[in-house]
Amino acid sequence: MITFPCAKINLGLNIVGQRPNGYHDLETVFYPVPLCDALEIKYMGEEFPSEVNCDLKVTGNVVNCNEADNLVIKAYNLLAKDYKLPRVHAHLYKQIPSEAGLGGGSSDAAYMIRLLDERFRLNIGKAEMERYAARLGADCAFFISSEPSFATGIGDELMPADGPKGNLDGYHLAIVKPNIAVSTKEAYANISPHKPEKCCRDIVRQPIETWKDELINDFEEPIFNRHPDLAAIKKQLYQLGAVYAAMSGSGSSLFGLFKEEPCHLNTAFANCFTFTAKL
Ligand SMILES: C[C@@](CO)(OP(=O)(O)O)[C@H](O)COP(=O)(O)OP(=O)(O)OC[C@H]1O[C@@H](n2ccc(N)nc2=O)[C@H](O)[C@@H]1O
Ligand SMILES: Nc1ncnc2c1ncn2[C@@H]1O[C@H](COP(=O)(O)OP(=O)(O)O)[C@@H](O)[C@H]1O
Repeated sequence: MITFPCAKINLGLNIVGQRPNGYHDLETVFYPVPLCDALEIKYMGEEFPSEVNCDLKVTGNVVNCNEADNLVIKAYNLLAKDYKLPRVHAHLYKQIPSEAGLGGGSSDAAYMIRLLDERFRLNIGKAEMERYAARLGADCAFFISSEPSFATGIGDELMPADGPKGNLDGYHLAIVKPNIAVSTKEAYANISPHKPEKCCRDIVRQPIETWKDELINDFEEPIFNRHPDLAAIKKQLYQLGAVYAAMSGSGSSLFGLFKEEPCHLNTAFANCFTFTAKL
């Protein structure tokens, strides 16, 4: 059985507080985008000599961690504590760039939970799957439904975000990921939490033309200061005609929303990964 874990972008991201354990409370609108990995599971025969009950083959982009640390394996092992799961081979075809603020690893984890639930008829239920997912990463729960969501807490408390769906239908999305790595942990360490004047959930209900002046990703300022090339890409997206452009999550990818399909992205952003799709 095969599934296609999607990426996300953040429409606004405000870091509003910090917890005693160091984690941050945030407000953001997660929006699913059609840039996907592929994840397949197959039965592992009884005769197959394996020390583990789930092994993983990764093709496509390189994922910079051991098999045991891959979130696909962690998702299997988490469910295996509570459910009797058959042994499986997993195959991940990686297309979503890593350390991009696109949530690729989190999505793989959540889609593995969904895949195991469906394939082996575990009947876990959406709310419980979201709880399992949140144990693997702060923004994993969103990918259980992958519906536009307003997220609070550490990114794990979700409500449907009605605004952007209608607003963005028919717009063209461009994602640009330069060869710059930003660690999420480090990104959070450079933030002073504060409440925004206006909540991103309300701003995304307004016409998209107003987003440029009002919708903020709090990570941009400190990260742009250290990586001016990222600020330059955002500026270039506006020069190419974006109605709204921003960094996604803790970076390092930038995205633009366009009324018309943007042309010549590969030339404009040579040496970067680029992706376009009509929403
Ligand atoms: C910043 C966001 C915004 O959507 O996305 P990405 O840029 O990673 O895609 C998320 O909050 C990323 O969530 P996620 O990627 O699941 O983070 P985790 O792996 O759980 O945490 C990595 C590290 O980030 C910090 N962290 C994470 C989430 C949070 N609400 N507060 C934090 O302080 C912690 O130091 C943690 O050890
Ligand atoms: N299936 C996976 N895909 C990508 N990264 C993974 C995966 N499993 C574990 N990781 C680890 O998680 C780290 C961050 O995940 P990633 O999805 O790239 O972050 P981001 O949400 O910032 O884009 C990676 O650098 C990698 O070490």
